[in-house]
Amino acid sequence: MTASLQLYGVQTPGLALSSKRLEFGTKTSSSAIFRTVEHSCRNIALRVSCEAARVDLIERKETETSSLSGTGKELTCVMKFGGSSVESAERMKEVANLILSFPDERPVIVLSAMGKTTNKLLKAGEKAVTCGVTNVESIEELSFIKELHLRTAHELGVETTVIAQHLEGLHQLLKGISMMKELTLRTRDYLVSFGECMSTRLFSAYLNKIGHKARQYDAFEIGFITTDDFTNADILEATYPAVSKTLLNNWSKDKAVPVVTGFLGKGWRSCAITTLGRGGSDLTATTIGKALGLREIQVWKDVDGVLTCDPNIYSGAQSVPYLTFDEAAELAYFGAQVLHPLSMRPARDGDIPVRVKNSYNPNAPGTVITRSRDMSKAVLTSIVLKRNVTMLDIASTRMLGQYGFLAKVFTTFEDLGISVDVVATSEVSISLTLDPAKLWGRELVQRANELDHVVEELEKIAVVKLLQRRSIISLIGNVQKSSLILEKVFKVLRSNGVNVQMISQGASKVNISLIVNDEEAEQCVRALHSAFFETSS
Ligand SMILES: Nc1ncnc2c1ncn2[C@@H]1O[C@H](COP(=O)(O)OP(=O)(O)O)[C@@H](O)[C@H]1O
Ligand SMILES: N[C@@H](CC(=O)OP(=O)(O)O)C(=O)O
Repeated sequence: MTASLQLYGVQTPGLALSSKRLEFGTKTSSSAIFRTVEHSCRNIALRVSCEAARVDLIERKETETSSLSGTGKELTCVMKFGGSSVESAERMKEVANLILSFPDERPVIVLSAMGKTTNKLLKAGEKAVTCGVTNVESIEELSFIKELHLRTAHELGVETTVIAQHLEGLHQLLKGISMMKELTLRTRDYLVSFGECMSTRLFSAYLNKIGHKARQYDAFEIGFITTDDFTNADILEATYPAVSKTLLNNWSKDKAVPVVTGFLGKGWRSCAITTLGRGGSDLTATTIGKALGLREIQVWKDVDGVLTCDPNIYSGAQSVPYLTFDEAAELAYFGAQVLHPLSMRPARDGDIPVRVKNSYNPNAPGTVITRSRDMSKAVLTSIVLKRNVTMLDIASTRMLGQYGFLAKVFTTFEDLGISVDVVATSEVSISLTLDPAKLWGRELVQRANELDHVVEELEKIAVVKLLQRRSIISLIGNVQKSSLILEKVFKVLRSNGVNVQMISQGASKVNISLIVNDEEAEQCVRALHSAFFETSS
């Protein structure tokens, strides 16, 4: 006896429906079904929602979405507010006023956890591992989180019942962690999810209280389907039609402003809560923008848009009015905290402009990110610093002309699952940096072992030098003017007595990367900023 599933999808939005029938034995495990479904549906946008041991396939009906348009009441944009924008009741009230000050917009709201709640939750989890069950009550961070959310409810004038269950659930979870004396990546994601679950409930209740009808949504319940890479999950294609269906269907029946948790998803295999990596609410926002085909995605921060450098390094950083998706993606990937590294992908795919604005200074124009911009006058756009990078100098032990050397080097990294950031090569030697986000996210011991292992493997074919505590300074801008940029860069660095250890010009044509010692990096950024943005020549 067999069970069969009919899959429906579209190759590209708007094109003809394609469908596929799959047959499984009734004893086939759910994970085997998921694997087959995933394989069969590559590049087919499908509504697949995963529940414990169940695959739910929902037929895509093109008419569903189109029947919602033309009413003049469609959702128009996404407005994402980060932790700094919703850190207190006062800030939430200001954000509500800000939303109401755009009466022509019908936004989907995406919120992060309040202020530094995510950090506090992680700290509480770490303390719970060692403190003993009877001491969980006195974890300082738990008291802080409880007090912050209860006070916020009181100050907003909403019932504390909207968050009571979550506060109790959090307490129980921390007790569980302390009993198990273990905090797995999966539990870590469940733990931090309390932040976004509570901020959205409070905010939505407040909007309703002031007469602006709103409805709270947990992203993991409305189709945010991700890989099972806990703490760093990636959004799967099936998310787009699923999220679109839920939000648009509900909106067509009831015009309540959707308030969605940022940062969270549901692992497609595990069905457990996942997170999209730190700062992941930006990615939630752009995913919703693409899923619903909205006019604009706004990400509201505590700075006047994307700046010419990290304001924590140099307070004179200026706001950048225009960026392309490629520039913004490169900037985020190379460490500018202001945007999540993957957040530009859905916006670029859907060709939806992203506006980065300041919720503390709404009148500032901010930064508009689009597919293209006038580059004729552009030289340097922004300077980004990534610290604590590991660099490897690898020289082949064979003679010049040895083919396959580079392939062997990269196979080693692939086999060990380590990603590489910046590369400079000759035929017999290669210098590269290792992605600190991937490497440093792991436990200290595991990290050291992995580095040893990399060196050990590479030493079979090369002489390897491991150089730690380096920084990548990425110059994002018009690489068509690279000679001009480099001339200025080397003049500045020479006058500051800094030796560049490696240089790489990305094929993306928007980024030149320089590797310097960690101790020299901030001073370099300040000197480069002064030369490029504060002097006329
Ligand atoms: N190039 C840059 N432009 C703007 N902000 C930057 C840049 N580099 C680092 N930052 C930092 O990013 C912060 C905003 O990002 P984030 O804290 O993730 O915002 P939110 O939590 O509001 O989404 C700023 O407060 C600033 O300190
Ligand atoms: N709260 C999560 C997700 C997020 O996006 O936050 P923020 O928008 O405040 O950077 C974090 O701190 O990582």
